[in-house]
Amino acid sequence: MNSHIQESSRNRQLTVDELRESVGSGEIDTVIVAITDALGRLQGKRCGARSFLEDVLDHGAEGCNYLLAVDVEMQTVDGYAMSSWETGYGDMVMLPDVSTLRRVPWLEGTAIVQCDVLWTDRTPVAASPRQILKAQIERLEKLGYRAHVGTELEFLMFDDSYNQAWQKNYTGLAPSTQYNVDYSLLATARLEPVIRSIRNNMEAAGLVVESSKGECNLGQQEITFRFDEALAACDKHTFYKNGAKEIADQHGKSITFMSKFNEREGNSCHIHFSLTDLDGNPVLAGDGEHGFSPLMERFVAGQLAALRELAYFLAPNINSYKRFVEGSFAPTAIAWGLDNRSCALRVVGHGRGLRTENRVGGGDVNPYLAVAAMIAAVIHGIENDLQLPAITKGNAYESDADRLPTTLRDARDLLAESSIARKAFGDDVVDHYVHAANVELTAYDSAITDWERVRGFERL
Ligand SMILES: NC(=O)CC[C@H](N)C(=O)O
Repeated sequence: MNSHIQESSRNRQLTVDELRESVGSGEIDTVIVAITDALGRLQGKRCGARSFLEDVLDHGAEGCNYLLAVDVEMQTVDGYAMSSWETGYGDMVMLPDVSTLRRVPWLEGTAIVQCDVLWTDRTPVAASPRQILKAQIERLEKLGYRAHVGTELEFLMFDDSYNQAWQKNYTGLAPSTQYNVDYSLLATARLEPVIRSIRNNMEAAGLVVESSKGECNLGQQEITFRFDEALAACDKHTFYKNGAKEIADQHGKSITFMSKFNEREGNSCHIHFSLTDLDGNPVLAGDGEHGFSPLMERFVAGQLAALRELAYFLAPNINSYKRFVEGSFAPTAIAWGLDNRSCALRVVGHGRGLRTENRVGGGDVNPYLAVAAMIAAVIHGIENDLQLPAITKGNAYESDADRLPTTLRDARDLLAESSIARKAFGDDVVDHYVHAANVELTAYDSAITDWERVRGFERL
């Protein structure tokens, strides 16, 4: 059943031959060549379809190497080894991975392909999130396992357009629903023109939509897709996230995936994670306690053991840490439990479906980096034969388990000193992302916020 659905999903994608045909008939005239940047954004360019087929498909397209070394404002940033004024901000190659070729149904005449990021001599650019994930997948495959992932993004929807929201400085926006809409069919029916359009456009692009549902915050929604192999799941995540914003924009609405927009519930990106052997056979279920195999024990143990050190990759922004509030369904404790939503790691399913749900990531997560970190953690658990920590039954918010870091600064320090990260990713990758954290911290430290004005303007 699963493989049947995955097959039909692939069939709805585009093969190169189908692209050629569609370009020949004039149905497609534009191919977007996209990479995922350090912040998890799809970036790239639009190619004329003929030029894509004749040149870019095999040779790649060039993009400035600052694409992996800018901040959210696209500012050139000093201090990155891979990209600087000293080295002249030269090019990288965005090389299409044709397994990601698909139509962009909400844009006329347009297809998209996601790319690996290589240097002009075709060696991988170490800091490229897709290359980082591929390296961890390769390490895991050497141990005989394949990673399967499902990411679940939440977002808030507003009746203001993105342009209006920008002009209002993101204050006084009108949420698209007015009360807690968790599982509400009535209130979410109001959002269906946009949500259905997102679901159907994603389905037409080859993703398999599982469901959409209301969530707790005003205008909050979650659309989920069928799990996939790790790399494909992350490709689809970035395609969907970018696409959902574009479709909302076409409807005059805005949506945000930021971790914590206001003091109500944040936007999570729960990441479901399981392993099979290289033939697709399940390896996590077994005869042990809780129906676990010995590997499942190491799988859980490794993820918990590395969670503090690698938290940056699940929570990469200042705002990510505002989500970790007790009793908010976002985790604070580095604990695991069976179907226990108060833990960072919730074990769900059984038999073939046995998996962990990592609840740490927010909607701002870069999925390639998060999943790469989760795979590195599992490898750490396997290689060091880690023992399963005690299960948490009951409220993990009140347990004495270790806590997640509560600030980006702490997570940055933990990453910088992480032997697990340096062994798994290499110093160049760790140093790159520690620097990215520093850039964000410096920008934040020099900003004067609304909160300070309200506290201080008159009363202090
Ligand atoms: N569905 C849920 O469990 C809610 C998750 C919650 N919105 C969070 O930010 O973590």
